[in-house]
Amino acid sequence: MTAIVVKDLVKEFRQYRRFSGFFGSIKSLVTREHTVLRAVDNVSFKIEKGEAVGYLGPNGAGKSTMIKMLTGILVPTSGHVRLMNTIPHKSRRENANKIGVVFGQRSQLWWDLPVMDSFELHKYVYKIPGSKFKDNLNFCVDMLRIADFINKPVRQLSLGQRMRVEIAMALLHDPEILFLDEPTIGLDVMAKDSIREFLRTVNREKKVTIMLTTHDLKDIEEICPRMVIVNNGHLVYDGAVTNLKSQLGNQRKITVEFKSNPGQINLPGTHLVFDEGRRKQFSFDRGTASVFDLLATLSNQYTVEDVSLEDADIEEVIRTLYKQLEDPLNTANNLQNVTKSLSEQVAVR
Ligand SMILES: Nc1ncnc2c1ncn2[C@@H]1O[C@H](COP(=O)(O)OP(=O)(O)OP(=O)(O)O)[C@@H](O)[C@H]1O
Repeated sequence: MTAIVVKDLVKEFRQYRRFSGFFGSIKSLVTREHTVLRAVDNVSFKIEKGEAVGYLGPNGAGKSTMIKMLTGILVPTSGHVRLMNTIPHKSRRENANKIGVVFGQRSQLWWDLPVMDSFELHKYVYKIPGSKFKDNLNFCVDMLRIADFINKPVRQLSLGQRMRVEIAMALLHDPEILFLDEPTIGLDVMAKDSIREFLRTVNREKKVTIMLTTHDLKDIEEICPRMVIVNNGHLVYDGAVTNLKSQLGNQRKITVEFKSNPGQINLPGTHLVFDEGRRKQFSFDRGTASVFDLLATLSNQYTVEDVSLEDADIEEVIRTLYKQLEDPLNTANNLQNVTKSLSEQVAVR
């Protein structure tokens, strides 16, 4: 079943020109000169129920605007958006029952009240039956380990504690889709890990569809097998994280541990990354060398004790993509490549 359908979606904002100085402020009010900015430009995608999708793009690409249209906060300029058969901005109450929303930079909790009071209010507003509320609360309290501070006022919580509580609250009414805008922003490594693990469990066990925006690519790698990438409002990639890695991440690294230090080695088709005597690392291009040939060459001449292979990491791949997107000469080419992959993905679905 399809959870989210977005078709030819457009959101335009009017940006008013502001003149400086006192007379300038008056002129700004009177003339109302404006330009129109397309924050979301003809975007289409579908997300199936139970999927976990990362929505990615450089600053100002239109990610938050998309999430706001999906959650019914903003009305699209044109195009279609449907969430489990409702139109978010037209049926806001019905839509609210189906979705949970977490904004990393904004709290939905009552600042001066104990956390539990915010949860009780949520129960009242969403008319959550007692037994369902209890089950969901117990699940979140156990999995997110929030028991120790559930009776503290929100303002006394650390950022990591608050985020765990925000996520718990978003799930109390059993939403079918969970939207998260930068859920791990500003958190330490341990807090990020526990939130990622929890989201994976919610997606796997409760089959909650997840769509998240993030600048932390580890969030994507650990939670979302699929990513949608936007740039300047346009969709530039929709597909598996692994596909993008194999399209753009051509560089691989091979680390070899020899029985004894073989000295300097000339391995055709590779570059030496580091040389620690017995342990050396080489990088090579998928297209110019094969792992088997490299290993055969090495083991013919030396005694190899251990070998490990690394693909390009996701940070590197996204950096490459963003650089290509910034380059006007490259953009047309790149868009063709990535949208070709998009068409393949759509054809598969
Ligand atoms: N209410 C608004 N009025 C006018 N312009 C807006 C409004 N909201 C967003 N924009 C503009 O729309 C574009 C997309 O903004 P959006 O917040 O969706 O980007 P984003 O991808 O979420 O960025 P970031 O990663 O920096 O959070 C930006 O150029 C922004 O200035």
